[in-house]
Amino acid sequence: MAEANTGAKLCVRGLTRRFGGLIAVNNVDLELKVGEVHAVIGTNGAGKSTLINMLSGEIAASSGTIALDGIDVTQMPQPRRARAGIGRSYQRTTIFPEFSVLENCRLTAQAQAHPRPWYFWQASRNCTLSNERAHAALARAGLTPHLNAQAGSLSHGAKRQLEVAMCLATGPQVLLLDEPLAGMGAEETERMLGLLQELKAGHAVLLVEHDMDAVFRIADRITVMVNGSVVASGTPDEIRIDPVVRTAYLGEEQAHG
Ligand SMILES: Nc1ncnc2c1ncn2[C@@H]1O[C@H](COP(=O)(O)OP(=O)(O)OP(=O)(O)O)[C@@H](O)[C@H]1O
Repeated sequence: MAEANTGAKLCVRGLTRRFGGLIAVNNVDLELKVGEVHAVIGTNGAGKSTLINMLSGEIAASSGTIALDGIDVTQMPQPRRARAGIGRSYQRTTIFPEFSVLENCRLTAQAQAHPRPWYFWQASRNCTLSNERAHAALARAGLTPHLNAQAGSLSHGAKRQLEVAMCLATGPQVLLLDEPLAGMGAEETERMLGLLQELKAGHAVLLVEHDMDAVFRIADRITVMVNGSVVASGTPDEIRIDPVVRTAYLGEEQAHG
């Protein structure tokens, strides 16, 4: 089913997920556009990860639609959705610590370029396309100096950069980033925010993040979730003064900041 063209890369309508009697995500509308970082914020258990998992295709929606470039992808399985251009990074670290930075990136690039399982028997270093994609993604993420380092030896911040690079190596148009700043120091946070700022030029970016200072600096649009529902959506300035958000989430101190 084709969706109305809203100019959005990803258009979400009435997305809902139930776990038994619990409605984890309730009737959410959302649009992601190339050139924008769209942050989704909310207290613990608000439904942010469930929302990302539905967008990436890792869990099924109970109802509602997800359209990529006007094409309904709601029923599309995760690997096909990734190949269609929806990439994601995870809250937990998903790198192979024993492998080099380049090898980690090559593997995700190869999974994208050659989705059939038997291609994994072919050494990814022999795959020209995977090599090119991995090198390009690592360059964008600022990790070229660490190509041959063992991934497990990287600093926490560099590991998160590698996860973004691994996502970029799949050639996504939509980037779903689940708490990319978690556990980062000030310098690492600045580096990641600089990267997101660059990436948004060519991608539609969804950012789930608890670091409110970073969110209000980087986001072009913020959607606020409480108990599975969207309570507000707007520019950072609109969200800062939204009375519902002030009481439900930010608290008076942050709202005045
Ligand atoms: N697989 C599951 N089975 C049952 N309930 C679940 C499942 N996954 C999530 N939930 C519930 O759905 C609600 C939303 O959880 P979710 O993890 O999406 O919230 P969140 O906003 O990402 O929280 P956090 O910021 O802590 O990561 C919570 O009440 C959670 O307990």
